[in-house]
Amino acid sequence: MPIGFHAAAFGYRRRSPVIRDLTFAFPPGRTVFLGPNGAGKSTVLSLAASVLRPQTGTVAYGRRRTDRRGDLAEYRRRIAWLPQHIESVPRLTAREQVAYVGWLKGMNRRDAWDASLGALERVELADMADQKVRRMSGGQQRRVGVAQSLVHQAEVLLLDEPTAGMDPRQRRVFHEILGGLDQHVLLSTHDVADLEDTYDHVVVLNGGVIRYAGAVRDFLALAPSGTAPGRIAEAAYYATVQEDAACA
Ligand SMILES: Nc1ncnc2c1ncn2[C@@H]1O[C@H](COP(=O)(O)OP(=O)(O)OP(=O)(O)O)[C@@H](O)[C@H]1O
Repeated sequence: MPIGFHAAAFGYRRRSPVIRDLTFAFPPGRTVFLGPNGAGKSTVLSLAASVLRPQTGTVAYGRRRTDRRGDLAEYRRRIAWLPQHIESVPRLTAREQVAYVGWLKGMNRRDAWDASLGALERVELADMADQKVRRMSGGQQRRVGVAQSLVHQAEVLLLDEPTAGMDPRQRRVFHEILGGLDQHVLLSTHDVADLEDTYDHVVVLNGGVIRYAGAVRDFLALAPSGTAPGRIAEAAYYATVQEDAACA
């Protein structure tokens, strides 16, 4: 990528920081971001998206820092962000909402409008382009969110649980989209199936601290020997998280 955190600290409330002193460069390529509920994944992704600013320390993409006002527009043009909870703009159709995000990210209106249909086609929602987002199901809204993150050709995609609520077919479509992307991707999920086919790197966060960062193959090797083939990723994940429990 890399989006780099340097000595970054952030908490929603004083005296309860979510991250305390995070120095870490997310790797280039496709990275899956794992960790238990409340680990701080969404917070870290929001900081990386510049939606939140660190209270101390910095978050940067190349030379551009989220704490410098002059850098923000360019930073945001290069980075796409799918939050965990999508805000639908009242009364907008799927196509209007996707085009609106393209425009917010610096595209001209015509290009954003043209690109919006292609982005909706990729998530198999072209036939619902004229429907109001508010009236769509949770999984359909999630797919509109994925289309929003694809519309403006960002260099980095930050995706917070993009497949939550998607049915199995749409999860497969999403994984095909992911496989065809040439952008850097940082994606949080609780779904550890197909890690080897989909991602280059694994990062595990717990208690606001990076507990593991490495190649998918090295991560999977953390599973105890004798683990059933279908449970290797899960066992590797527990190995990283249980070490935390042992250290606590
Ligand atoms: N808006 C908020 N106001 C106050 N505290 C918050 C807020 N959002 C998150 N937190 C707290 O920050 C901590 C980290 O939450 P975060 O959502 O980043 O975790 P997560 O790893 O993304 O969890 P999950 O897997 O459940 O989505 C949790 O203790 C949570 O309660």
